[in-house]
Amino acid sequence: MTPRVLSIAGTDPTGGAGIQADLKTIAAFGGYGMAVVTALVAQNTRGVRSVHVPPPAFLTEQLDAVSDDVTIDAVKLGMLHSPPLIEVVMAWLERARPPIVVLDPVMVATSGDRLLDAQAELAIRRLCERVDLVTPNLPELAVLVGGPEATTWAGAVAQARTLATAADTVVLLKGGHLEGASSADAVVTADAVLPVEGRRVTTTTTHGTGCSLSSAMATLAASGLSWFDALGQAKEWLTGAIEHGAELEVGRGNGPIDHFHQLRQHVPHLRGTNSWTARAWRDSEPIRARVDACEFVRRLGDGSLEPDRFAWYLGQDALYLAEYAELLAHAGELAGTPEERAFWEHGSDAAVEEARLHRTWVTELPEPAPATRAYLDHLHATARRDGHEALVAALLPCYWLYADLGRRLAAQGRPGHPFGDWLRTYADPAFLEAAEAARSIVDRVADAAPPDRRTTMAAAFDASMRHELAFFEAP
Ligand SMILES: Nc1ncnc2c1ncn2[C@@H]1O[C@H](COP(=O)(O)OP(=O)(O)O)[C@@H](O)[C@H]1O
Ligand SMILES: Cc1ncc(COP(=O)(O)OP(=O)(O)O)c(N)n1
Repeated sequence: MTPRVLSIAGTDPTGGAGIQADLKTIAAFGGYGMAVVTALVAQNTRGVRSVHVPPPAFLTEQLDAVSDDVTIDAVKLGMLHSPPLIEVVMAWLERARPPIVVLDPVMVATSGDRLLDAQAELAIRRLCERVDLVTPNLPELAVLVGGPEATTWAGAVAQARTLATAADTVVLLKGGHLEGASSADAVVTADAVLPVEGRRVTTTTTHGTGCSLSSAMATLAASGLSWFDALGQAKEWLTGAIEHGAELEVGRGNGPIDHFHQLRQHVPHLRGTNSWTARAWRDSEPIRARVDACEFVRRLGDGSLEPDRFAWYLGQDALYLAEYAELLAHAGELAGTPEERAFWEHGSDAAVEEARLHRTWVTELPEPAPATRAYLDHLHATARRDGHEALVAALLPCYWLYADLGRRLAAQGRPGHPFGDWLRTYADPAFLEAAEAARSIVDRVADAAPPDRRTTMAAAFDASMRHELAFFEAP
């Protein structure tokens, strides 16, 4: 069943926090999102400008309009602004009795702007007693237990236990405001603490993390998960969403997270625009410009290249492809899935065949030129030293650069072009498809890799690009 989840919260017209973030999160977890607006907030990634609060009676009307018609599987409460609105929500909870209620006791935005009247804090404490899960950040937790803001994990856990006991509820303790390499959270009850580890991302795109986490918890709980299992899933997703936030390029302050970072890879017209490989490709632009400009490539394209230079190149390429095929087979051995293994194995067979064809065009195989040897040594060293992720990143430029060049140079392939056959091989739809599939694999590998591994992948990709350039400059 699709969980029907209602967010009762304020707005963020830039889409990063509040109701907009809640609806995106609910959708990202496969739920059906609904929204009742408590307050209209003129805010952006830099801060809050003003707040407009419709009359409490209108909040009642919105709430009843939903519950009179729709079965609600879970409710997430966000910005409730002031005592009159909190009273309306409490009365409605009594009437509608939704099975799961998660309260994000929103008080102050990251920008420092107040989103809750100071006199509403008592009402929020009372509300904590009526909900199934409370998700305060550390400043909010301190207000709820009437203590100083915790600066250590142990201090935060103690406060979360105090709140869980006093309100007889479950507390999701969020460690985002602590310092250190990890950003752990925990499910805390009066007598248990269940931590969930998470790595801290160095970024400023954290706007709306609290809103999103609480909506994810509501949706996952409505799907039947325990609080602990829900937190494990929500945190993994949230960390990825934080990591991909900067790619959205939204706003000049604390930008939003990317709620749909997992989905984006499957949207055909968007596929890859924000992916790891797309960034690596963009970063390699200066090298690719030099490949395009190099004499060998230009004259290969316009057909004016001397035949003996082309033959020399083919001989080197035959040497390269023979060992490249071995490295593709090795990537197959390291592959994480049967599909990936099959892809690299097929690529290896194709490279063996390509090397054989090249050899038929040259009278005898030459010694490897320094550029050929250096490129192959780099690939072997990457395989030996840096493992699967870096190896597939290092293997990708050969696919991608040739597909790109083949497609563009083949456009110049008039009838009788002396290198027309060669150009058409790399513009062949099957080769372009293989290059696209290699990209998708590398993106999947990069998405699953921790940040330090991705850095190693980027270095491996960049080095291969430079070796490709040297290879084209050698003849
Ligand atoms: N830089 C970060 N890297 C990874 N996770 C983070 C980071 N900042 C916050 N989080 C996570 O985002 C969620 C919200 O955390 P927090 O910042 O404490 O709350 P709020 O957004 O309500 O102020 C928590 O799961 C926290 O661990
Ligand atoms: C309307 C609205 N609700 C809540 C917040 C605070 O969101 P949060 O997830 O805590 O993220 P930050 O804004 O603190 O980064 C908000 N800004 N607006």
